[in-house]
Amino acid sequence: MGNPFGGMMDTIFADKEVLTESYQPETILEREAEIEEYRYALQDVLFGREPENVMLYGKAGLGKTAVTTYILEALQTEVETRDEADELYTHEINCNGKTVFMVVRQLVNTLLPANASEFPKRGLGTGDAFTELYEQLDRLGGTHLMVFDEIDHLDDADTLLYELPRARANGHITNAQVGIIGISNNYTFRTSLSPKVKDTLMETEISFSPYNANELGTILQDRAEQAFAEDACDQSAIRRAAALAAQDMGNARQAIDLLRVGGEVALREEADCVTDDHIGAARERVQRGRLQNRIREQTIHDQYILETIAYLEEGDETPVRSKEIYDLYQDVAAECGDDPLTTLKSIQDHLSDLHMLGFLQRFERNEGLSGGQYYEYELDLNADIVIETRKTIEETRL
Ligand SMILES: Nc1ncnc2c1ncn2[C@@H]1O[C@H](COP(=O)(O)OP(=O)(O)OP(=O)(O)O)[C@@H](O)[C@H]1O
Repeated sequence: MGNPFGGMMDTIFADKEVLTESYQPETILEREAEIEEYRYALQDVLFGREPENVMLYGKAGLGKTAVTTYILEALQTEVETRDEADELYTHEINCNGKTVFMVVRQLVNTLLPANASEFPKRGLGTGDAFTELYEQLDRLGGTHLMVFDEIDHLDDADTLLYELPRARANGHITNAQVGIIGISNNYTFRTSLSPKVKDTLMETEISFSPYNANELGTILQDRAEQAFAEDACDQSAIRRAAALAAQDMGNARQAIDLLRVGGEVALREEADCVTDDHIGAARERVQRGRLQNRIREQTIHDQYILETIAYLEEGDETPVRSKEIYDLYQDVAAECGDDPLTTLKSIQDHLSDLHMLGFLQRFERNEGLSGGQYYEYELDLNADIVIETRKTIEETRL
């Protein structure tokens, strides 16, 4: 047999990396108003003054990170041309799963001289970490913009947001300036802060709203021109990807993913160019992938229950009562070599959880005095996907 890769050609993509998450676009489109507010908030850096603090709000994929990277790079370029501006340092930290101590320690470690040993993980407290941070900031001087992504996930954002912005006013640092940029998916983050932080932070708030289909179309057009070979992507494919993502959450990441996966489908089919049908197929693949991940995240007994209802659905036996689900579930679990849960009540609890999580639809039946009240269930997702996912999970289980 010849080399399986021999003769493979890519006539669709010219530069596929442009459609990946790690790619930073040279131009940010459709965010002029947000960039303008950002520019205004940070302009003091150019004149050697402390900038305003900034809080960015918006759901996933709306350009908060892309706009921040773009604006900080532009600011750095401009600072380098101006004598009156201090040296600019930018620090980016994701706060998810971190304590204030961990965040401050991470900042300290990025500021320490190359030959110094790291700030200890244990033995010292948050106050010590702040003291070291102030010392390092003063040693270096300049302006430090600190970007805290997912700041709403920080266990004690109050302490961080009370301490840092006031460090200079409180005399902890004299030689450096600090600006805070917080990024949050949660619009109510501000209301969770203590009144004293709210009063002192004095931040500029920039909120990112979902993109509409036209805006996503402009973003995708720009990417498609760079990513695809000449004439390898139909205009209708771009419009379809933009429309589908706009209908969903207005998320640019999702729109770009659809275009990339659409390109992959076209390549696999050895088509000349990406069409709107390829985008439709891409959406199904992306949705399938997402659903499969959600199924995998459930406990094994929840998965058996879903699999059981999928079989019942295939035999046109749904909606179905918990008792019937329980009977077949026992076979499904045993078939997979597991001891089934032994009471109907425990199955009913699982059914109720799966309904709450959106996997199942539930119908209340009332048969008056004689039959009483009970529930019937059916899948709220595609039975094929459940069976297919379960099959792959079982195949890879030890
Ligand atoms: N206005 C835009 N112009 C060009 N590309 C954009 C724009 N907005 C978003 N993107 C692209 O969409 C993807 C998602 O954007 P980004 O990571 O900035 O979203 P985010 O709001 O920070 O989301 P998350 O909260 O999930 O991190 C990135 O690949 C980014 O380059």
